[in-house]
Amino acid sequence: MATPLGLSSLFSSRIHTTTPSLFPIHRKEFNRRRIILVNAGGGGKPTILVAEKLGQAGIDLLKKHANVDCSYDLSVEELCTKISLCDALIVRSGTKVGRDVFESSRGRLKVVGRAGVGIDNVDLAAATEYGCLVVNAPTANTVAAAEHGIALLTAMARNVAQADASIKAGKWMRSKYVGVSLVGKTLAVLGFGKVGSEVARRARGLGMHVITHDPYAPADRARAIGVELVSFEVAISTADFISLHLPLTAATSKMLNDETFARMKRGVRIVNVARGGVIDEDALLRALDSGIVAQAALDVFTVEPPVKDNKLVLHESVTATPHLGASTMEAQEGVAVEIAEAVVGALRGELAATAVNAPMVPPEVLRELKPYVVLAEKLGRLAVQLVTGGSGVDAVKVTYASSRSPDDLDTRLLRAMVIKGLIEPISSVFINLVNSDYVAKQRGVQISEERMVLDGSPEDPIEYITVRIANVESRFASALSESGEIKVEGRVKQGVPSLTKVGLFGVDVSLEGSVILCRQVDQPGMIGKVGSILGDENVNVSFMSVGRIAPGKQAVMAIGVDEQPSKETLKKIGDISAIEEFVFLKL
Ligand SMILES: NC(=O)C1=CN([C@@H]2O[C@H](COP(=O)(O)OP(=O)(O)OC[C@H]3O[C@@H](n4cnc5c(N)ncnc54)[C@H](O)[C@@H]3O)[C@@H](O)[C@H]2O)C=CC1
Ligand SMILES: O=C(O)C(=O)COP(=O)(O)O
Repeated sequence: MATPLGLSSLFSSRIHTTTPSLFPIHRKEFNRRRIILVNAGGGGKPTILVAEKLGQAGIDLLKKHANVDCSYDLSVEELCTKISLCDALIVRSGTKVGRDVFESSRGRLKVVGRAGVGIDNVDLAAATEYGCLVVNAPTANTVAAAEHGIALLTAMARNVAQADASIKAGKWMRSKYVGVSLVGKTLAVLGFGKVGSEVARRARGLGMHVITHDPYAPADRARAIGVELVSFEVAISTADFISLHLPLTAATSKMLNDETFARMKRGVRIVNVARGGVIDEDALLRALDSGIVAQAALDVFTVEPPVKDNKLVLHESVTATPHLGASTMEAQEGVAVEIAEAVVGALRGELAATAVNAPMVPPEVLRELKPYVVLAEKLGRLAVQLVTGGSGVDAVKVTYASSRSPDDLDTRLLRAMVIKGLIEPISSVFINLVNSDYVAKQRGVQISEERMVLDGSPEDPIEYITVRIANVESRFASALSESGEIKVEGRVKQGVPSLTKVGLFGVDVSLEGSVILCRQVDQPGMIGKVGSILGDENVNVSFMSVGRIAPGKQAVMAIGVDEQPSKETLKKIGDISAIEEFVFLKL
């Protein structure tokens, strides 16, 4: 029977060893080490640092599973010091999670949870290099942000903030604060994602003509709520109001600048509830002073909090709020629970649905792929152990044979696990789903994938997986294919990952425990001879199979063993005269 294998190894990290070994640590030992690593901290629970205010429901949930350290307003130095004792970190937009944080964590930090949408305050490249998963809470504050956008839009149009300040200062200035109407005006929503589409829907309800620009949004989604998808040029040049709902990326940074302001309608009004950096703030100031922009309502700033005498904040025509888009009671409770669930799940090794730097795989796909994920890792692990020490692994080809259409099979998880299996045994680097591609690239290992489309019923997602390593010598010559590559092939048989081919030889051994591969001259009694040597040493044989080219010619015997045989036992097997070569491989 197969041991039930969870997917926790997807996010597991091996303890750092100083001397890379060609041999991996045993699976049982591996799991034990991983658990210690993940559950580091007092009471056997992981430690989660919550570095910004989080809703109580989220904190309560975290406390059920972890030691929770709520420490707010930490300096960079304090954060870097604390982080080396934490398995997870939860932040909002106010904490910069830079490379220094990942470096300081020395591999202990497994998950960064962003309690909100924008992850521009997290160095994703560094997180990925360090194998740290980043998850966010992308849905719970959508409505809050959209409502704040509408609040700013209407408040700006009617000078609510300015009039309020004036009346509180004892003035009664009715003519100064005459506003503009929204009905019939054109609103350009830049970024038609979750928040943008909710703003558009609400603005339609206010009687506005809404257009949107978003190169990645489907036109029918816009049409469904009566919104026209237009080019950037049309959006900015025809709008009376522009509302920003884009992520801050290299492409959107300073998207509104001197040049784009110059192409806008004179008297345009701007709302920004997205990110300060999407606007060139100096250019906005110039546009406000020159009258191109009549008013702006800003919730977000390039530097937060903005400096004390920030000219935009103090500008008469600017309505400003201190990044309050997500700050409703409801959104904060929702975000807190959403992020707490994602972080706790990720620490348990579950794939997070809101992973930002790892493949997101729907649960039903994951369930189906589970045994293949294990198979992929084991094939990688076996293949690399067949390489003669000193040969550099640089070219690996993975073939997935399946009767499913290529679009119907997501192989990203499998690829990551082949890499994990290949590199972990020969490296001190820890590898998981997050950093597998990065590590492979760093080590100069080129992984190519190939799909082999088979005829037949596409019930099983994959028929077999083959891992080939080219340009290397093998410690077991029989593992070489016709073209001289190390080649191992495996299948999932009744839920159990099995090795079915080594080089040119067909075998059949379930991939549990360890495997001894022997090449021998095919003759009667070999299974008995090897079996009795192992039996004498109390090594439990779980499986034996012989694959041969032709009767009486060479054969490869694959023997699955539960325990590692002693050197003496292995020597006795090697001394059997009919055995031409043999190798012991740990899984
Ligand atoms: N002020 C606040 O407290 C809050 C701010 N936000 C911010 O609002 C923004 C939008 O959030 P969501 O709607 O949840 O994100 P989302 O990912 O659902 O939507 C973003 C949209 O922008 C589009 N986009 C990307 N690049 C673009 C480009 N160059 N031109 C036009 N469109 C482009 C994408 O296709 C996507 O549809 C983010 O920056 C987020 O950080 C979100 C919640 C609260
Ligand atoms: O979710 C977002 O992108 C936000 O900007 C909200 O930020 P916050 O969590 O309120 O610091």
